[in-house]
Amino acid sequence: MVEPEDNAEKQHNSNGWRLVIDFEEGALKFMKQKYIINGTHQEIQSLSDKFVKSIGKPIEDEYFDSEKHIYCGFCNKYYEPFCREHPLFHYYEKNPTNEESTTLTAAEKTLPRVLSIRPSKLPGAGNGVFSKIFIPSGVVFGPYEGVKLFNAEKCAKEGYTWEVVDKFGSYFLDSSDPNQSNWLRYINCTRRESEQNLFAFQNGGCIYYRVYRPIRIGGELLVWYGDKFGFDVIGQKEKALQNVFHAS
Ligand SMILES: C[S@@+](CC[C@H](N)C(=O)[O-])C[C@H]1O[C@@H](n2cnc3c(N)ncnc32)[C@H](O)[C@@H]1O
Repeated sequence: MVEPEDNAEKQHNSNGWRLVIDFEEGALKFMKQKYIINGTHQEIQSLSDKFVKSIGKPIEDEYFDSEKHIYCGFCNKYYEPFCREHPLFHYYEKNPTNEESTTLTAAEKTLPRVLSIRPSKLPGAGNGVFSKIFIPSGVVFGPYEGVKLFNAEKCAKEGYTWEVVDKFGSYFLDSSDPNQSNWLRYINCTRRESEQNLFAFQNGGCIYYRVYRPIRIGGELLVWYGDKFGFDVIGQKEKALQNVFHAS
């Protein structure tokens, strides 16, 4: 994932690569500065040639390693470290709120300022997370935080736990407690493919959510929890089933 400013050119190169939002496609793109069209593309940051060239090595399915590779749902392929055609940008805010408020949970205090938590439109789903801005595909949120458990039966609440798989086996990240987790715990599950705009993936032992379909202003962020959770989700590819949300 591109980290904010990490790969910026030290010296400004006017012909160099840029990470841009392509508003026609609603997606992030790597683009040479000379092709940027005012009004269609919004520059996010400069990138070095070396960095752009190092992105997007295709990986055969049998060599997939979640420590080093990320699956691209558009190309249906694994890449090291991620797809060059569909780049990823890690969006986070260190301390989005300086609120002293004791009414906010620790998880709520981590919510980026461009998002809000309020009652979901999904029947019976409780709260959900909504966007105050347009978010293009390729933006990555996370990592998901929670209490690390080795026994799934110890998860305090149903539907708040991701299973992380590593070479030693697997463990669970339980975000039932809003004082031991972050804002991602408030994101609800899609019921139909057409509602899904986030896609969960594991990288370097962490769970992230990438924007898979652009999110309009006022849109609810919805992730697919995986078929273990029991929702009727259609159209998912086999490779997406690297992680599953744990139902109990
Ligand atoms: C990770 S939490 C999401 C945040 C939760 N809505 C809240 O207010 O804390 C998962 C829980 O939200 C509810 N939920 C998520 N998606 C749902 C859906 N599509 N329909 C009904 N309930 C849903 C279920 O109770 C589930 O256990």
